[in-house]
Amino acid sequence: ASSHPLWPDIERKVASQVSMAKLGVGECGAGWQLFAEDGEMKMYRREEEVDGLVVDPLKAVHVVKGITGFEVCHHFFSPQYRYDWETTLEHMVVVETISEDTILFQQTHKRIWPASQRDAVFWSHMRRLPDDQDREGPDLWTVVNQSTELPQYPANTGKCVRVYLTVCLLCQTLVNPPKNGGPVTRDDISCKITYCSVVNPGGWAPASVLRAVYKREYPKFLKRFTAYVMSKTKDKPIRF
Ligand SMILES: O=S(=O)(CCO)c1ccc(-c2ccc(C3CCCC3)c([C@H]3C[C@H]3c3ccccn3)c2)cc1
Repeated sequence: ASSHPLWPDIERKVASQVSMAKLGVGECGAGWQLFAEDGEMKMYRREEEVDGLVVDPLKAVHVVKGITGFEVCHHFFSPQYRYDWETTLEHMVVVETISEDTILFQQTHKRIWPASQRDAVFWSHMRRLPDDQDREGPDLWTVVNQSTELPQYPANTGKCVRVYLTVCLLCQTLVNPPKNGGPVTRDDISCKITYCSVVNPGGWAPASVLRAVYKREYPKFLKRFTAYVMSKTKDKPIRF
C-alpha cells in the first residue's frame, strides 16, 4: 500500500490525529466542555464554526471491560459489521480496498430532519502503534477516517450534501494479570478508548439543529458500538 498515491497523506494524517488523540482534554487547548457522561464514558466538545457552519470537534473517552484495542478497531474498521452498529448509515460502498488495512468508502447517512441528506467519501486506515512509553503492555491500535475527493463520487451532484470528516479512534488495551498466575481471561482486560471527530456538515444546517443532533447521536453511537463489540467477542478467544 505504500505505493498508493494516498499513502503520504495517510501517513501524515495518522501521525497528527494520533498525537492529538493522546492529549488529554485538559492539555489540548482550553475550550473543551463536557456535554455527556454515562458511567466510564465522557464526551467533550468545543463549539467551533467554519463559514457559519457548526463543526464542533468532539472528543470522547471511554473505558470498556472485557475487550481489546485490536477488537474495538477491527469492528470499527471492517465494513462487514458497519450496518450492525452504525444506525445513521443508509448505504455504504467499498469503493476500493487499497490494502488489508486501508479502504476507500462512500456512505450515505439517513436524513436528519430538517437538514438535507448527507454523504461522505473517505479513506479508512487501521494500524498498530508501538507504545511510545515502552511499557510492557500491549500496543495501541488506531483507525483514522479522513474525507477525500473521488472523481467517481463528485460532491453535491445528487440528492446528498457532502460532509467532510476527520475521525480518529485510538485504543489502548489494559491487562491486569490474575494473581494466581493463571491465563489472562476477559475479566482481566479492558480497553481505554479515545474517539475524536470533526464533521463539517458541508452545507448549511441550523446551528441549533446540528448541536442537538450531535448531542443525541454521538453518545448513542459510542454506547451502541462498544456494546456491539462486547457482544461479538464475549465467547471468542481474546485477540490483542
Ligand atoms: O466515525 S465514523 O467515521 C463511522 C463510520 O460511519 C462517522 C461518524 C459520524 C458521521 C456523521 C456524518 C454526518 C453527520 C451529520 C452532519 C449533518 C447531518 C448529518 C453526523 C452527525 C450527526 C452526527 C452523528 C454522530 C454520530 C453518528 C452519526 N451521526 C455524523 C460519519 C461517519
